[in-house]
Amino acid sequence: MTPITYEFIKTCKQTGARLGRVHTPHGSFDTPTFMPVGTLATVKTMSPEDLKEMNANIILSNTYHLWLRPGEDIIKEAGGLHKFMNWDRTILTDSGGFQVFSLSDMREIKEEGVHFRNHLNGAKLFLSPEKAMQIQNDLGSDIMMAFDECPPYPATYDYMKSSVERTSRWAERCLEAHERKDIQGLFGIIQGGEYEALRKQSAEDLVSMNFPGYAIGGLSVGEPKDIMNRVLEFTTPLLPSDKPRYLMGVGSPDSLIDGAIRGIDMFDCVLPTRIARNGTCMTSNGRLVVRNAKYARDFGPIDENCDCHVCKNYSRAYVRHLIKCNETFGFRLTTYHNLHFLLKLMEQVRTAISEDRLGDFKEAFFEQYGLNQP
Ligand SMILES: Nc1nc2cc3nc(NCCc4ccc(C(=O)O)cc4)[nH]c3cc2c(=O)[nH]1
Ligand SMILES: [Zn+2]
Repeated sequence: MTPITYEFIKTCKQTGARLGRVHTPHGSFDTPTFMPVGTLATVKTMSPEDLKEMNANIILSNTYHLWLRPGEDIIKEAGGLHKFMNWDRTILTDSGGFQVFSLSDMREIKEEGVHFRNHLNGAKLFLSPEKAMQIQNDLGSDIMMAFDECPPYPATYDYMKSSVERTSRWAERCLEAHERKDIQGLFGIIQGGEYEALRKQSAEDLVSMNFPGYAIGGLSVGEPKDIMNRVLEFTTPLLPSDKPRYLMGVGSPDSLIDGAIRGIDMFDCVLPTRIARNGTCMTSNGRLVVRNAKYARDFGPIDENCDCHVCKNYSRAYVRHLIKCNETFGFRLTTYHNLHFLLKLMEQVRTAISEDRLGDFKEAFFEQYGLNQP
């Protein structure tokens, strides 16, 4: 019995986006959905209570980071990541593939795995499909990601082809090493860059391995938005319609809407939480850099169309003051609002799908957010 099941509900007649529900050992969540990122076993400055209050039902954490600090052995001893961080809803862990390539230098990719340096102290490390699976198994995440290579953008066709073939072999090895198929789901990650033939090859390889869900990797790595959209248009149809589809590393409002329209069910990104910590907020009228001097005497809410407790109880002037003084509470306020904004956006996307009007919603949202229609 697979621990992760996808319940298809309906397709938006206007766009082809789909409404669904994913069932996991730690609860279910409606899709399309956004996953707040909790890299080091915390969504920075948010408590589990904050996350529940804003209706977050799944969060992401990172194999690579938790392996380095505190070590998966300590988390295993604590009873697993859910217990360790007091989060009893769903957890997805990324496999380390991307983190190794984005954080570490001196990496050497071999068939057996990747040799690289610890980005904290320079010590030599080795990560393989088997090691990535052992770490995730010890963390006890509900959804584990296969260990893959996320090639840089741009990459040559030849490089990408050999990378895709190795990532498929690594996916096979992850399945072999998967000890708890009864309680932990494992998603395959489709690579292939901007090349349709390679995305097809990667999808065929991984779909034949019968994973309970699939991620589209290798995107949101600096490619133009139209390339991402094109890759989605020819990749999502290659994936089974009865399993979740997860677009990795995507988190701007426009990309979430455009991804949902192209059949994506799950998204994650550090963007909302990272920009919050440098005083930038997402609002219905576009981005607002609340630390700017022009808000020093602005006693209105961050977003007058937002119903979150931050917008109900605190002013731009107060939030700006806290951010300027580097006060932790300021980062809590901007982070809470940004996550609430994206979770609310996904709720509006789901409602628009159920009412067959996601195209209209996109137009109105882009207009108000200040995104010129492509
Ligand atoms: N295993 C695996 N994981 C991935 C994570 C990713 N994350 C991204 N993009 C994140 C882009 C990103 C990075 C930082 C900020 C910020 O600091 O705001 C925003 C966006 N692309 C990604 C691709 C992969 C992938 O193929 N394989
Ligand atoms: Zn708000």
